[in-house]
Amino acid sequence: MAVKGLGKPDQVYDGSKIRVGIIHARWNRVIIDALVKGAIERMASLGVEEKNIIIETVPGSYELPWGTKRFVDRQAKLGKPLDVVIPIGVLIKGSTMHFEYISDSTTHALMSLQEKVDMPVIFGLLTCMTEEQALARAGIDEAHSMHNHGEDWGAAAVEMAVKFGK
Ligand SMILES: O=Nc1c(NC[C@H](O)[C@H](O)[C@H](O)CO)[nH]c(=O)[nH]c1=O
Repeated sequence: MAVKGLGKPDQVYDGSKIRVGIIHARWNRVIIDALVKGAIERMASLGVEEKNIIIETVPGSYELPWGTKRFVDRQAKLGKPLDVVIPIGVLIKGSTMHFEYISDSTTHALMSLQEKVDMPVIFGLLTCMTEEQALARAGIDEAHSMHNHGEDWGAAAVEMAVKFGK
């Protein structure tokens, strides 16, 4: 019996009226693109319209918190406020402590960002010890050993925006 992983949603949420921002880092781009694609496809399957998915990018995961804050503010200033935002980054452990410091600081910053932007900020940061782990969680490893985590993030975004929207 599978124990780990996301349980089934308590209902199917209608995403047809929400606006979603995806802001992604450009490090580890092949993995990023697969995660973004998975999130978009899952949201489309839940009724989110293509015109209501706005995409922005930042250089790396460390820039996600500040970039997300500015992205949300700017969409509001344009008169097209977002209902939820999905920052996406892929951190892969290297030979230094860089990975640990960025993973920890960015995670805390994204968590506390929710109160500042007053909307759900979905946690789309993959923190992997190896490239293989990251490929698997984006659903693009050779063995296709795991599903694409981007799909879970898309589903979480729709549920949080619909269930807890303003
Ligand atoms: O180092 N590895 C990574 C990384 N470093 C860059 C960092 O996020 C930032 O852009 C620069 O330090 C400039 O501020 N950014 C990632 O998204 N993934 C990594 O695996």
